[in-house]
Amino acid sequence: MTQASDMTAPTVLRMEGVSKVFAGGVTALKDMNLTVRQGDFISLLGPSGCGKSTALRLIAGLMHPTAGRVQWEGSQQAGDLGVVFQEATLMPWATVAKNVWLPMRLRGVKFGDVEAQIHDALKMVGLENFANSYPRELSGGMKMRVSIARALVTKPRLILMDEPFAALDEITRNKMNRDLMDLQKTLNCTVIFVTHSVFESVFLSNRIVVMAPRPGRVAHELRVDVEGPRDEDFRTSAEYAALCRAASDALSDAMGEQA
Ligand SMILES: Nc1ncnc2c1ncn2[C@@H]1O[C@H](COP(=O)(O)OP(=O)(O)OP(=O)(O)O)[C@@H](O)[C@H]1O
Repeated sequence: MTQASDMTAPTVLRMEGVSKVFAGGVTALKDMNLTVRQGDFISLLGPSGCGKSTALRLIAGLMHPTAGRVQWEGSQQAGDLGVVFQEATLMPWATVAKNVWLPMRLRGVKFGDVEAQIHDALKMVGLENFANSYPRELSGGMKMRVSIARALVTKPRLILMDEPFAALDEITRNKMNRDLMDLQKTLNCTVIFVTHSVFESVFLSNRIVVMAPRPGRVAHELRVDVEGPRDEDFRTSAEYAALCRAASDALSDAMGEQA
């Protein structure tokens, strides 16, 4: 099985000359261009303050660009976008299944009408037996799985993930990385993933967009075209080490560009 960039895949969205200047004059993002294709797993990699979260919020439509535009291919439907944040942000008073229902509930869909869909989403993240549990009964990794199920339940065209595994211990994080990789391959979904971690970005992505701060901007883009499965053997391979080195060099270069 390969995980390579497919330049012929249909476009999901384009960022064209997107800039964001906040009141007070901070240029959080300057002239970002990005074409996102079906099946891409794109990591936005960069130091604190380089505009990664701003780029995600602009793509999510949670704020508007000061210049440029974010253009979806085809008309955008409700449920086209799934978002996973660093915190699982679950409702403590609701069961796992009711938490996963949230994006549909907000659109007025009844629980009983989508119970099977909710069960499928929970199955995808390995939590089908926890539908009636409450968040307090779950580990940090399981809470994050619920958050991922909630993002997947509408079968979105694009999933945005903002450092979803940053708060997890390393073993859980590695397991979540492997499971996310498998899920992404199975569903052929499109993901934009914010991370500070070179290792995580190389393990997961077919494209790494390296960003630089002040002003936030794209400094480099690396392709990670890997033949063979991304498993623990890949994580300990010379190929992985070389790719991490290349991403690390690109990151150092981007940070050096601040001066
Ligand atoms: N609402 C806001 N008002 C003013 N400035 C902001 C606002 N949001 C972000 N910024 C500034 O814009 C810049 C980019 O912020 P952003 O959160 O996008 O960076 P980031 O790369 O996601 O950082 P981190 O990795 O720490 O989350 C920073 O200098 C930040 O202080």
